[in-house]
Amino acid sequence: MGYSTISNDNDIKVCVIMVGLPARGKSFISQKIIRYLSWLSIKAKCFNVGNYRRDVSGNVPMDAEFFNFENTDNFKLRELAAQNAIKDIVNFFTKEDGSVAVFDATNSTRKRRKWLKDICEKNNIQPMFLESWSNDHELIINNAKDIGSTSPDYENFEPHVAEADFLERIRQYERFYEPLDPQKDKDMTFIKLVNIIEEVVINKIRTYLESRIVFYVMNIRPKPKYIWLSRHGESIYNVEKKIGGDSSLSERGFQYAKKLEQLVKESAGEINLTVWTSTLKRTQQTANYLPYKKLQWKALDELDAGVCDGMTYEEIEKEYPEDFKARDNDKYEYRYRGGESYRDVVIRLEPVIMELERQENVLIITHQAVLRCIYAYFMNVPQEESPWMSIPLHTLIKLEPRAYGTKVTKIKANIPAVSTYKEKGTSQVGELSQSSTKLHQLLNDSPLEDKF
Ligand SMILES: O=P(O)(O)OC[C@H]1O[C@@](CO)(OP(=O)(O)O)[C@@H](O)[C@@H]1O
Repeated sequence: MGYSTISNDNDIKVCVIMVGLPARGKSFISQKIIRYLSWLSIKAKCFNVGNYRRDVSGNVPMDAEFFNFENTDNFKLRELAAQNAIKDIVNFFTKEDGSVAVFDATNSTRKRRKWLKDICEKNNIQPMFLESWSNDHELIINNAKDIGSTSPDYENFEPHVAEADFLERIRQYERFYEPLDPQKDKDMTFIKLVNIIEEVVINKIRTYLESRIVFYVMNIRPKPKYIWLSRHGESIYNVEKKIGGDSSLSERGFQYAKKLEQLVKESAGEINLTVWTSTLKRTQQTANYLPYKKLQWKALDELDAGVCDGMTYEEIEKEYPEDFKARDNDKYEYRYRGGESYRDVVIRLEPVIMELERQENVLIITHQAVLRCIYAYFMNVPQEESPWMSIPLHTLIKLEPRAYGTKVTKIKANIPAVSTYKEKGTSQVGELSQSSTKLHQLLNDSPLEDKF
């Protein structure tokens, strides 16, 4: 059985059923919910009915006429796609022990929603409707442009033809669309977002899991933004191969701190950003020369190594051989005696992530383990891999969260620093061996540009 960090009730199964006209950001919200829950160890999966529709429709063209509700043949194909998706969702809950599924489709009529609600309830799944309602013309046009140029429906279309056809598709849906209505749908569990943040209507949210999803969704901001991540400059403990502690920067660490403003400006230009640090000396010293507003978070402090704090990995292997092995075997779950595990760090980082979702343009200066956890959230890195990622010192990482993934750019300061990376099965810190996974190498050596 999987651990659950946000709900003690492992039997609760929630199907989030998206509602909304095309180009209202439903897939964006769906993907984010899945990424967030997976990061918190909740087994969650998105079922996009568009993919099922393309599967069942063979060679039928996916132009706006396909979405004409009065074209009965095509309507039947669309119904079949929805049936296949909900079948897979039921299997996900009954056979794969899933906890949250997202049914990503327009689900634009009351009849369709009632049909889905009945199937869910028959299978002991809680249906929770999530409507993204918008009349923000600019946002809709931008989304339509994006979909016109990226959707498999428009593979062989000129972008402007695709965009025009997609706008016509929206019109087809508008003719029959029935928004969620607090009166007419008063028996349904739902959350309705009006222009994402302008107004939120919540109805009959009952369980803890549902309320966490609601809370998360309410913090999503659709505006484009950047997040910069950096470890602190090289510390005296890093040079001495000691973990934890609260040591100062080394001389090279201070050089990095002094160069950081230039690196940030090269990457960000003259924008106004906020710097978040931990409460430990090495991150404060790294932020010291930056001309931005600064904020300290206790939650950004390094993973607490408990009784091993201040020791080298070699000393830990000698003094606590069983613990050393246990950590190598399951680095995510292993909790240092009197200290923390990676899982513990993820839990304490949740408010940081929530605030990051709300903010624009933040630079976070923190520690190796904490940075791995934050990076894993944005890049959807699985738990088995995230504690083993190599995040080198003296490197600024720029994240650009986008609709379907996060773009990463790595900016090296070209100031030498020790490697603090310890590979599985050894107590040495240093360079990565050939046997390291692709992911470690990706983060250590290759440019991170354009990794989605
Ligand atoms: O989980 P592992 O790989 O041990 O990495 C975490 C360690 O990284 C270190 C460096 O070895 O971070 P930091 O440089 O921020 O001090 C240790 O303090 C910390 O215990």
